[in-house]
Amino acid sequence: MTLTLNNCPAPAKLNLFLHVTGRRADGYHLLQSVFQLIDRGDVLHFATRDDAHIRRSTELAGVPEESDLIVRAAKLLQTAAAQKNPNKNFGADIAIEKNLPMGGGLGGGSSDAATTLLALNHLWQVGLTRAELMALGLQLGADVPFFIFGQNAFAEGIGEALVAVKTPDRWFVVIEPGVSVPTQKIFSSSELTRDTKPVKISDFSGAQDCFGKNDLQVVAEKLFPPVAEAIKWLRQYGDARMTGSGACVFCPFEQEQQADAVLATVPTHWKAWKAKAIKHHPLAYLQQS
Ligand SMILES: C[C@@](CO)(OP(=O)(O)O)[C@H](O)COP(=O)(O)OP(=O)(O)OC[C@H]1O[C@@H](n2ccc(N)nc2=O)[C@H](O)[C@@H]1O
Ligand SMILES: Nc1ncnc2c1ncn2[C@@H]1O[C@H](COP(=O)(O)OP(=O)(O)O)[C@@H](O)[C@H]1O
Repeated sequence: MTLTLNNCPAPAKLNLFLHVTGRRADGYHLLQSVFQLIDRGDVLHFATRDDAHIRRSTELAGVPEESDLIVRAAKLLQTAAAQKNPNKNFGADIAIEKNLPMGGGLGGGSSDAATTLLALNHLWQVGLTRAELMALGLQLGADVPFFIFGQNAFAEGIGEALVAVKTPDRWFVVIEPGVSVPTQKIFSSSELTRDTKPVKISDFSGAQDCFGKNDLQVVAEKLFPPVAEAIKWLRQYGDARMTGSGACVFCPFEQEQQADAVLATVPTHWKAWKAKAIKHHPLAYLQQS
């Protein structure tokens, strides 16, 4: 019997600040960041199959099926499901409406992977706990556990050590500068500073501005001039900065009307939109523990 779960949101994140505090022996960087969920993202549709095939039913330009994080997430969970229940075939057809830019620092691919793990854990009745899904997600990328965690979070480690944090209700204007930034290119730069002094979560709590800075921004601005241009333009209106490793830049506003007013003046060569801060992942209800 085919079971379906349609219109599953994969929300984007903004890194309100992102400090690089060190580097691990394996080359991965130690970070401190606050991850903020927003009400804009991709949308995924799932239908189970009983022949053990995982199929992507929509194309994703430039991303072959075998490297698509959605397909990779489904296959990872399929292995775990088969170990728990060897007599059953776990398959799925997955379609995506891609709204988030790739290489945008909005965590689109990671959020797609997290939504896939949450939805298929439910549809296939695998019964993995939230912690188990987060551990699987970490195999796909440092950002994936956050989206499974399901709440805004202060992140440490390589981004996987998470503590829930309260963030203000507000609106963001986000500009897509029209370039795709490969995360690895920013982290491997010799110009990246890796020694920002660690902060405590209590330093952030209650801060109305975005707090701190994004250490990856200096490098991205040098390598990708459109990122610098977008930040310079948006800074006229507030504490604008880059999210993640870029390319997108954002500025917070207390009122929706303020965001609308700024949006109306964004130069037409950039794609720009507004988004609202949300407190929980929209699929958090699927995961009890
Ligand atoms: C920078 C951040 C901030 O949220 O987001 P994005 O800009 O990608 O959205 C994340 O740390 C990115 O997470 P994610 O995109 O999942 O990264 P991964 O696939 O695990 O790693 C991509 C590459 O980035 C580098 N990397 C990533 C995370 C980290 N803490 N240290 C690193 O050095 C590694 O070189 C790795 O090869
Ligand atoms: N489902 C997916 N959606 C987006 N990107 C994907 C996906 N699967 C694999 N990728 C690869 O991951 C890279 C990073 O994508 P994305 O997560 O959107 O950006 P960022 O890490 O900057 O937030 C893309 O450039 C693409 O090559």
